[in-house]
Amino acid sequence: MNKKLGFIGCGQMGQAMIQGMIDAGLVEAEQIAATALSDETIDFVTDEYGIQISNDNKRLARESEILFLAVKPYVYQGVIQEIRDEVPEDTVVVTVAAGITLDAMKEAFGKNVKVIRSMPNTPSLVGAGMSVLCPNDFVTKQELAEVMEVFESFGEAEVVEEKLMDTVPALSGSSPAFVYMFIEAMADGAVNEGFPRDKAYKLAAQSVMGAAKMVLETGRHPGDLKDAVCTPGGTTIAGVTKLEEEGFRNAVIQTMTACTERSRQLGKGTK
Ligand SMILES: NC(=O)C1=CN([C@@H]2O[C@H](COP(=O)(O)OP(=O)(O)OC[C@H]3O[C@@H](n4cnc5c(N)ncnc54)[C@H](OP(=O)(O)O)[C@@H]3O)[C@@H](O)[C@H]2O)C=CC1
Ligand SMILES: O=C(O)[C@@H]1CCC=N1
Repeated sequence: MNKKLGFIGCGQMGQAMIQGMIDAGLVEAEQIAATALSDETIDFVTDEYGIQISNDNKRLARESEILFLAVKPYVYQGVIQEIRDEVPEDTVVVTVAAGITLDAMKEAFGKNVKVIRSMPNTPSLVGAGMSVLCPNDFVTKQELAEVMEVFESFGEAEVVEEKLMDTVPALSGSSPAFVYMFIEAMADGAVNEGFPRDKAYKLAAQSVMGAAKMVLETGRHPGDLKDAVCTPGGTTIAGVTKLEEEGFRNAVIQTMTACTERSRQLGKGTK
């Protein structure tokens, strides 16, 4: 990839993507530039990643061929007002934000701009990201393929219709946090039984990773894989019974709904 990539905003998500694409060898650090607000972030990112970083959004917008907006949703309006006259016609703008729609981008820019709405996740930092993209009508196949190449450098990437984008945080953008809670709770339970904490995290995390790989690589139904672990009268079915009693599945389903609804609210500008 020989494009100049720009990140307006370089916090948790921006840094995860940058580290992921540098580690993958997709780009050299010199091809990436970014902006942030604080000197603290600017100094940290300079030392940690060796990319160019400043607080000059206008210049970054002028000089980037693919421009990622990795700021919080409520910062979008202000940033777009600042950069809208600077973005070259053939630059592809990639939103990295829950809720921000393609229509909202058109309205904020006040003109037709090439936009791809994206929702990555922080495991991109270790090359295990899951990103979902949705282009507007002005993005060519070739441009979408180039942006896909960026996201695929640090994990898997899928394209979906925009009506599905508000559910993506629930499934992949936010869900790492839910899985961390699950791992932490498993470890707490094991520590309560006298297990050392560091080993508890390792056993829980490796098992979550292994189970995920089984779903992805065997193609078997998750329920079938679950059944294969349940020895009649054994330990697993005792645990499954307890999870059902405590409403585990329903808690997860309601979580997906709450997360989707929050994405829709963010899209309407609700703080
Ligand atoms: N965190 C996650 O797991 C995921 C986040 N996202 C999306 O990514 C976006 C960013 O989230 P996240 O990285 O977590 O947030 P962070 O707060 O970690 O990062 C936001 C960055 O934006 C910078 N910033 C704020 N205002 C401006 C401005 N006016 N001009 C330039 N830079 C600015 C901040 O600078 P400074 O550091 O100096 O404050 C910071 O570097 C959000 O829209 C979120 O929805 C999507 C998927 C997953
Ligand atoms: O919590 C959020 O709103 C962002 C979007 C997905 C993950 N973090």
